[in-house]
Amino acid sequence: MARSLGQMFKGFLRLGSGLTTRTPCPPGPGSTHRASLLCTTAALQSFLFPKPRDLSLPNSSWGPDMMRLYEHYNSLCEVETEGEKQPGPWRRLPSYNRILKYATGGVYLSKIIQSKARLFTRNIKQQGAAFEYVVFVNKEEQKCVCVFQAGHLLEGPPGHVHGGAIATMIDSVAGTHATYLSGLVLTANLNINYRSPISLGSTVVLESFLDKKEDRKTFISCKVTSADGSKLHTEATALFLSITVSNIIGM
Ligand SMILES: CCCCCCCC(=O)SCCNC(=O)CCNC(=O)[C@H](O)C(C)(C)COP(=O)(O)OP(=O)(O)OC[C@H]1O[C@@H](n2cnc3c(N)ncnc32)[C@H](O)[C@@H]1OP(=O)(O)O
Repeated sequence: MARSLGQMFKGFLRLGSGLTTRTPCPPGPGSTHRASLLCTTAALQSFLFPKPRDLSLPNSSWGPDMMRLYEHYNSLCEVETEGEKQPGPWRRLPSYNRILKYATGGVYLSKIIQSKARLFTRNIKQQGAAFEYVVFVNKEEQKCVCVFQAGHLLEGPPGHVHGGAIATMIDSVAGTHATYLSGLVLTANLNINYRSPISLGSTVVLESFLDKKEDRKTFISCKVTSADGSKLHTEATALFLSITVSNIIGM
């Protein structure tokens, strides 16, 4: 690991020297050597660590149900009291196509683990083709809500969403919820009852509830309903076990 870190550091220096000569940095009036050095460093940083795209924000593929529900929960993330904006009961969780890459200090760790690794639910670039979703969490109610629009690449039975894709979303939402409540966890058990099929292209709502916590165990239940809440599509229960970082790296 130390050797790989050393190699990465050398690569970083090589890239840095290349950028110093190539990055345009307009010298303003009274610019100093220090200012231009700062400018180069900033350019270098944004080149090496580009701002990740938050994939939980709306894009042009989102349909009216997806937008309506997003706007509803998003409006509950901030409340106005006496003319001042305060955090509301809900919080939107940003989402990226890699977990470790954007975690603080996780850049090197992620490269060491696997540079080509991408989060399963976020690895199809074409907007609207697969998993379009946003997760909100309510700390007080210990509840999570996910608004999910299922794209055409998730087909199982003709015109309907694949059961594995539904399971993926349940595992992701319940897993995100368990992580939010208990830190690093792995799914130990997931039980799913499929009650009614989900049409491809439709928007559904996943609600995740904390059932109980016992030592390392976090028990979550989850249901999937239609956008207006009138139809139950899927129900699930899950057990997550708390683990340590070494559990993952030593896997
Ligand atoms: C943003 C993205 C979020 C994504 C979330 C997605 C989450 C995932 O998909 S994780 C990937 C799928 N899961 C896995 O690969 C996990 C594979 N399994 C494992 O690594 C291990 O079995 C693991 C870590 C779950 C448990 O192992 P370990 O830490 O040794 O626990 P172990 O000692 O066997 O059991 C601890 C307790 O849990 C119970 N337990 C363990 N597994 C189960 C199970 N499947 N069902 C019921 N109880 C269980 C045991 O009975 C024991 O109970 P008690 O303490 O009362 O005796």
